[in-house]
Amino acid sequence: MAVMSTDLAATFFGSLAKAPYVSPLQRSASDLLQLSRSHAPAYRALTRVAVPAISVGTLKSRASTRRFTASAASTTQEDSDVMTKIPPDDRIPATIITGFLGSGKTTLLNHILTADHGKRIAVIENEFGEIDIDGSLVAAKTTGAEDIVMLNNGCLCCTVRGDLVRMIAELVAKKKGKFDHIIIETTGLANPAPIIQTFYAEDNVFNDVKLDGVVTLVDAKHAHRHLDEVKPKGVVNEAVEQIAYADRIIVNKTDLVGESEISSLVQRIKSINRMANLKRTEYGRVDLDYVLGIGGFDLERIESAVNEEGSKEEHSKHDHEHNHDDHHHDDHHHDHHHHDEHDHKHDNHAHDHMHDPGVSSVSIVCEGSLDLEKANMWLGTLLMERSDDIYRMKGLLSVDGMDERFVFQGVHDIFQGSPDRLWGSNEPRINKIVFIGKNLDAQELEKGFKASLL
Ligand SMILES: Nc1nc2c(ncn2[C@@H]2O[C@H](COP(=O)(O)OP(=O)(O)OP(=O)(O)O)[C@@H](O)[C@H]2O)c(=O)[nH]1
Repeated sequence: MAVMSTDLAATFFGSLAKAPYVSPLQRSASDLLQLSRSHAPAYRALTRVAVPAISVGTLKSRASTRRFTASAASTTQEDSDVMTKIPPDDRIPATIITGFLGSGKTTLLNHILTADHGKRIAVIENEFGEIDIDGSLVAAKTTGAEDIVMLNNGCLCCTVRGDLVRMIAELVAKKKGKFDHIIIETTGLANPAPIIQTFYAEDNVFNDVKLDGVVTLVDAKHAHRHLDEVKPKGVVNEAVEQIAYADRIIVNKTDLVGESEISSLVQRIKSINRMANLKRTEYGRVDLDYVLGIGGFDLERIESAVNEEGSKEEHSKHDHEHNHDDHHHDDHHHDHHHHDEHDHKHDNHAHDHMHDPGVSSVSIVCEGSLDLEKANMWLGTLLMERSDDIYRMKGLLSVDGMDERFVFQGVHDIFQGSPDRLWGSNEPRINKIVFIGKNLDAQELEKGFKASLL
């Protein structure tokens, strides 16, 4: 059993020397890693992110890497004991708050900081081209228990990633034990990906802090306009990206628009990201447990995200009528894929398959067991060829010969996988995968998956 799971993880990671079987995929994956090393720094993240996952021996003693030991363990008895449980993670959780300009990020932050939750929160603020305005706003409303750290030298997503790393490292070094949670408020123009990657790529951060989740604010009044904005080829639309990476979406400022406008926006958001939970708010007023303690990157919480219900909107205010078509009521026990199409239909490809050039979600739900080698090949190749386009993915797999479910999550080329609990004796072995990304071809993904089934 352990060998199976090791193989599955190892192949994805490419270069795990201890893997008992080297598939062509492994060779090509390690080639890629070597290639990337010689092309530093542009591809540095690729090699760096692989490190925690595969450094079984060297990093073992450090608490924060134990979970990764589980995911890529060697075949020794000692490690295989660890394999079936994902050990507790006592690193400090960090939440990223993102959202377009003026969507209500600071308002939400104030709500969090002034709420009665007993948590001590350190805040890292990043305002592009502004001096401390948000910082003083926040500071004025806090009870004094929190740390406010400002990061004003530019855009968090690109120029000051190093500063973010230093800042987190400093916070941890100086104040460890004095706070329970870190919140990072990004600028309205930030692409969350590099910020997310920071948590995996930088040992200074990774060892002490774990990413808890990405919360994205969406301005109910202006979001359509931002989402519609056509960018030059190759340039990302930040509003779309921010939604795509989210674990929690807050459609804010609902007091400013009517129900039908909100409903169509919600549909549009779900078509981009069907993994995130969604809530409508005024002035960012949400329950704190909706935004803190999310576990959006935790392997043990994969199930709720990949279940069809994962994208369910939480109706806190009222049970408004559902006039939108909810595709997610398909019978789960039948094979199907689901492609949430972005509502613009400028499909350049004339053929009939569902190929969305924008950012969308594709889910595969399919009963059966995967052939390990074929599954490795399929997912490994997909990651190598398409990791730029695959923003996030989560999955729960049934692998032939493995008594445990195999759970995984990924952000571009970061991949974490681990066996989790045993399949129940009468439990149907249903595979569930959700991809969020650009240019996803639902039929092709499903075809690749199905070809890996026994
Ligand atoms: N009507 C209404 N106004 C809101 C709501 N939430 C926030 N606002 C107001 O919208 C404005 C922008 O809110 P902020 O919280 O500063 O938004 P932000 O995302 O931090 O803005 P940037 O830092 O510029 O990106 C403020 O004047 C808020 O008081 C809401 O639900 N309804």
